[in-house]
Amino acid sequence: MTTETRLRIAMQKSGRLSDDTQALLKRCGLTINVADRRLLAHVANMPIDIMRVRSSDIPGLVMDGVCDLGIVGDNTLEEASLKRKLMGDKFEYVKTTPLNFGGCRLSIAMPEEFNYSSVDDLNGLRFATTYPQLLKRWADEKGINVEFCLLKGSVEVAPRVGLADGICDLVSTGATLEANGLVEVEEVFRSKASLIQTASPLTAEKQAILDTLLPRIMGVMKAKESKYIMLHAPKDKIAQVSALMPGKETPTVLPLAGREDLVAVHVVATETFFWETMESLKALGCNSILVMPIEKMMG
Ligand SMILES: Nc1ncnc2c1ncn2[C@@H]1O[C@H](COP(=O)(O)OP(=O)(O)OP(=O)(O)O)[C@@H](O)[C@H]1O
Ligand SMILES: O=P(O)(O)OC[C@H]1O[C@H](OP(=O)(O)OP(=O)(O)O)[C@H](O)[C@@H]1O
Ligand SMILES: [Mg+2]
Repeated sequence: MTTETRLRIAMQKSGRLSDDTQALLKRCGLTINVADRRLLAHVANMPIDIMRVRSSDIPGLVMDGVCDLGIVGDNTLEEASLKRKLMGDKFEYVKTTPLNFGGCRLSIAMPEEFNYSSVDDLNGLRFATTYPQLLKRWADEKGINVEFCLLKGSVEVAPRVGLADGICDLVSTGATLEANGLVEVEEVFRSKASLIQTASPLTAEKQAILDTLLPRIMGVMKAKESKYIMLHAPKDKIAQVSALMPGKETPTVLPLAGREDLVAVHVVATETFFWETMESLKALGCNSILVMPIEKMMG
């Protein structure tokens, strides 16, 4: 098979998204050997090639049609799209599906000693950032002027060394900000990873591969949030038990040998199953409550 008929997917080579991306593709049944130093890895069991690159290169590779698909953070994607539009380069893409990892926010943070009360306090200040386009768009929306200096990493150090008044960088736990004496004051952009597709139509062969891959991706994501619940419930409490299940599907109710008062209930809960729900089930008289992970789902 020539490379023309193989679907080419760009993913981050190493960093915050690479483990989750690799795990997703693996759970979709793709056999990839990324242990070696090859940057274009053939999937052994499907007509797919995986191109392992810097995440900042992924939007351009997809927008230029070098790769058919890419897995990248919305922050990187939107920044690249705005920049390419400005430069007159191709900036179109199709967001095939949002993914359930890589969640973070792009925020403005100021030194602890900065007396912040409103967005107007940021007018005319200089920010260190990797995302000048997203910062500028936000500042325009807020009606303020900001300056920026471009840093690709260790952005949090900039105010302390006099490079900038504040920063505009990614935050998830907030630990990096705290460690560097910074306080988050405004959220500029909320992000997670997405599967994106080139804007030009795929060949029939590539489309057929995507039509197989996409339901698998959806199935893996759905399975990750879903749990298979098994429990013993008082026969007269089935309706209450069923109502407690988060995102429940129709439960299966089975008789229990030698028990007239109890039944076994099996159900797929498609949302996060909390300890509190288990405690409520127990309070209804349920026992032997088992919550099990689901590996794959379809239909
Ligand atoms: N602290 C974080 N928590 C969660 N997700 C994050 C965090 N930092 C970054 N991300 C997400 O992961 C993506 C990749 O971040 P990472 O730091 O691994 O690479 P990078 O330095 O931004 O890019 P490159 O791969 O081009 O070197 C970011 O674009 C963002 O979407
Ligand atoms: O809120 P936190 O959980 O502390 O995460 C935020 C940090 O994570 C990212 O950097 P990363 O660790 O990816 O380093 P990098 O600058 O080398 O990309 C981001 O640029 C912040 O510095
Ligand atoms: Mg980073």
